[in-house]
Amino acid sequence: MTGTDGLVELEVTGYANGGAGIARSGGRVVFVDGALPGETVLAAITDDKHAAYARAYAEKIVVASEHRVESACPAAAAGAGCCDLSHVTGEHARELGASALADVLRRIGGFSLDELPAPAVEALAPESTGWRIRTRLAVGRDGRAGLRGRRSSTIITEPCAAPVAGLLDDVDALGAKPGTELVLMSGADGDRHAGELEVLATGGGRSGNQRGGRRRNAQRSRGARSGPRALRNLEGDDLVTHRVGDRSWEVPVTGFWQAHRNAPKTYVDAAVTMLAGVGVTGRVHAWDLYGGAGVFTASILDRGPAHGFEVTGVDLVDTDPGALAAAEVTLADDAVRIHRGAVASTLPGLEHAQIVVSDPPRSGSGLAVVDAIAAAGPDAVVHVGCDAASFARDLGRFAASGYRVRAWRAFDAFPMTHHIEAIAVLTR
Ligand SMILES: C[S@@+](CC[C@H](N)C(=O)[O-])C[C@H]1O[C@@H](n2cnc3c(N)ncnc32)[C@H](O)[C@@H]1O
Repeated sequence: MTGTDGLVELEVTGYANGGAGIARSGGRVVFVDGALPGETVLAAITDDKHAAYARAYAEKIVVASEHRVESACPAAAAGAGCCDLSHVTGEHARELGASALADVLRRIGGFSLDELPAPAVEALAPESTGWRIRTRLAVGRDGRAGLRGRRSSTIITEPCAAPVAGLLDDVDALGAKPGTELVLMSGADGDRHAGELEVLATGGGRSGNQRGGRRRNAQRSRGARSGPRALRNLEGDDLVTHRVGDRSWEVPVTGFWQAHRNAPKTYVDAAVTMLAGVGVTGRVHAWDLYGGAGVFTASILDRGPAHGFEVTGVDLVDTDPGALAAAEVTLADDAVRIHRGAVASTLPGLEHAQIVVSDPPRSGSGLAVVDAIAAAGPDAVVHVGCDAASFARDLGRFAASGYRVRAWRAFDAFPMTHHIEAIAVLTR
């Protein structure tokens, strides 16, 4: 479907969850990365293998959207895979996010948005840059650290505009060895902590056909990145102090903590207020599933009474040893049982809960876990999602199991990207 010089002219008429513009060509839908609704672009086709759709990248903008701006992120402008909406005003990026969320809630979740309108996407800070408190950079053969390219493994050394001030200052002087990963985290006081993570050998053997071999290597590589790896401290401490309200946590530089500096407080405020708003009262037991270091746990314990409910105990479940070690210290004097393990296998043994907070990673809880939560019959569920499609799928499953969405909010928690965070409170 390519025209002269390998590019095809496309009129972009819509926006898809995932950040691409939607165009049509030769009877197929084309998802065009880097293009906005209302634009005409010259695009390079990047994936032409499917009967129903193709993927493309906007190489030249012929007619620009009124919402297009100069990219605010030097790394993204140079081809890094970080800020895929850095060329859009913050306000319009939030409008696009809200439209994508409404679309998947209707299409995947099966919600009638006439009855319950999808939420507008709220900003977490006035500006779209300088929000990210943690990042990981690849270190090239020349010892320079940077983000990976959008469509290649090239290391882009131009700075990303998302990290908080100072996080990326003079990173090459930290001395991370070539071929490692540089892990950076900023603490509550704005201090920087840095470590070098070894990259495990992934084995390059090719077995079977080349395609299968490549897939297996990618899997090994993913497994190696997620497995335990040696960390060498380069600056600051191994443990980073984070604060929410009156509590503080000491989280390892590789442990889970929300990426946006304003996210933890905003999310827990939203959750506690919405729980009170749906009439949760009295003494209740809670589960904090995918609870990380226990930010939701602390908040509902500390702030429930001011909102008319008292949490008498919490079962906190997560798989991240670093975040859980922080939880053990911060919540040592509270009625909290900490479970290190997968939610799916841990959930059947937990004490009955009236409130369940569920804040899974991007892939969502999945249907089996949603079914297990619903079968346990809590009075209220706070379900959190950082991927609109899996959030909509999980929410639809809760609805099919007899839970009704009573309130929901959405946040621009990853500014300059297509990702949004959504929080819903459901009751039976
Ligand atoms: C989006 S984070 C939320 C963490 C926490 N609620 C917070 O706000 O800081 C998702 C968490 O799920 C954990 N996780 C991922 N898969 C899991 C699983 N199958 N079972 C339990 N926890 C899991 C991760 O370690 C991570 O801490």
